[in-house]
Amino acid sequence: MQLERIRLSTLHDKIMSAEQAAELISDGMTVGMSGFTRAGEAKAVPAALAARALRSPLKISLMTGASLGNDLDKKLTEAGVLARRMPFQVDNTLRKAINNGQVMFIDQHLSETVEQLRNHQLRLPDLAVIEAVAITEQGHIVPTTSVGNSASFAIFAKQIIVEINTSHNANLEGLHDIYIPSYRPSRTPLPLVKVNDRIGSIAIPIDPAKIVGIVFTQQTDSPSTVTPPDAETAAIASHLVAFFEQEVAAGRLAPNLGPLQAGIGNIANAVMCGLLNSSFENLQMYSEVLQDSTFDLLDAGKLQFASGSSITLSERRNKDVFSNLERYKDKLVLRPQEISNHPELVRRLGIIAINTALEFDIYGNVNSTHVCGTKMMNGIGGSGDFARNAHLAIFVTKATAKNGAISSVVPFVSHVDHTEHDVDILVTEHGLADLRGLAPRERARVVIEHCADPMYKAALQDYFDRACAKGGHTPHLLAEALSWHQKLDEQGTMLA
Ligand SMILES: CC(=O)SCCNC(=O)CCNC(=O)[C@H](O)C(C)(C)COP(=O)(O)OP(=O)(O)OC[C@H]1O[C@@H](n2cnc3c(N)ncnc32)[C@H](O)[C@@H]1OP(=O)(O)O
Repeated sequence: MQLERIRLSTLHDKIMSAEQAAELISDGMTVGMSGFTRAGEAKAVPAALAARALRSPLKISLMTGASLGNDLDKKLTEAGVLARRMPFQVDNTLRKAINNGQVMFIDQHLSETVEQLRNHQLRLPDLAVIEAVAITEQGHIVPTTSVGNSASFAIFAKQIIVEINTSHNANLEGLHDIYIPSYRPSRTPLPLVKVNDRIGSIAIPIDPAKIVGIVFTQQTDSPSTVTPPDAETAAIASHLVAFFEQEVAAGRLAPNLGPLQAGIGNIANAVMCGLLNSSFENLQMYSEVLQDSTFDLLDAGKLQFASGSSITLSERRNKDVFSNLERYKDKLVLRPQEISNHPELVRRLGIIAINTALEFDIYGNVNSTHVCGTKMMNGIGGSGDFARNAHLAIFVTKATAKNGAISSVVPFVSHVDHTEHDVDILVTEHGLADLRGLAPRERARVVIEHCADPMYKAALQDYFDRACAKGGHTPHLLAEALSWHQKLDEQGTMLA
């Protein structure tokens, strides 16, 4: 059964234990591993590497697609393995190590990592560890529940360890579409014009001589942690659905809206769930993470097709989707993240990008990453790849956090991930601010009126009025602009 998954028989003698494979990783290496939003990460080898480092310390630079599941970032951090980490993470232990300066974290647009590798702006991986469902007759690697950066890591690395995960059904083969852009200066346009176009191969084309180890595992992906919509996230969804209805009525959006991208987390998932009860039909997704809501929409017949780079599901949905994959397979494709997030394609397809902000300011700048401007939460992920190039760049958030102690609408964001120039629509449970075509002073009025929480509205209005009295195209009181964050930092609340 195991050998059937390695269809190039000359590779059979490369089978080894995870512990033996982990010995192939040396101190100081740059390692590229599979894994995107807790889906499709190599599992046994990084766990064995962490165990080995506890006995005999070593440090590596680790690149992945995005976040890892199975507490691997936690284990690797606790074992002191991570010198550098990029481009995204969601782990609490790693987050602390990043914020106290132990791990150097490079928070990067997810489409850019392999482009920088391709152009030698980053050090190429010495070794790639890639989870696979099978190795083909040509020795090519068939990924599992994510593609992420796996294809380019495997192509650029000198050596490859393949982790074949037999918990995944072999029928995952055929789900992926691996396309690698050509080199500059003779790069050609990406030949994708429709969400469901297939432009590449179903496996990662590599020279099988680079495979130095094959490990078998049966460990499953970690279930996603998204919670069902609550009253606030449902309200955010209903404001967006009403806005889409108006845009369709005005002829600015097609009746099926156009391709949708939705970010990670509870709020973005709830927004997609909101489309379930809407009147829209024949929806399409061109996104990076496909969450539970994607499959709810497919089941309801609302969604025609979903393109992503990973499938990250709750425990309930995981079993149901992967044991009935044939039901979904002609409506799904998983691509490398540089293709799922490619600026050229986001602009060409006219994507509606819906991502979650930590906070935004009265003029429309968005902070997705840094609490109080200093502490890393997760990373920018793909939100910037999509927002800057989208047909509509939408950011959603609850109007307050931590039981009202934090206002998500502030005078000035404490860190800028998405500038006012990139942001079209802001939504909280209180309402939606349409910033298109508005000057900064006009924007501030609609943001305060529609999005701010009643607890903070008067204080925001007061700040804005006093700033306007002082003047400026984008009025600010510089000594006060970050005073809300300073108060939060010192007193644990922004409330007066
Ligand atoms: C892999 C990918 O790229 S996916 C595509 C897009 N990627 C991104 O947008 C990356 C950046 N975004 C993110 O990391 C997330 O969407 C977040 C953190 C902004 C929001 O996450 P969600 O799960 O949707 O929202 P939620 O309201 O549960 O907030 C998460 C946490 O942030 C806290 N939080 C929210 N707003 C603030 C704020 N202004 N200040 C401090 N903390 C805040 C919440 O209290 C919560 O904390 P808890 O986990 O201790 O309860």
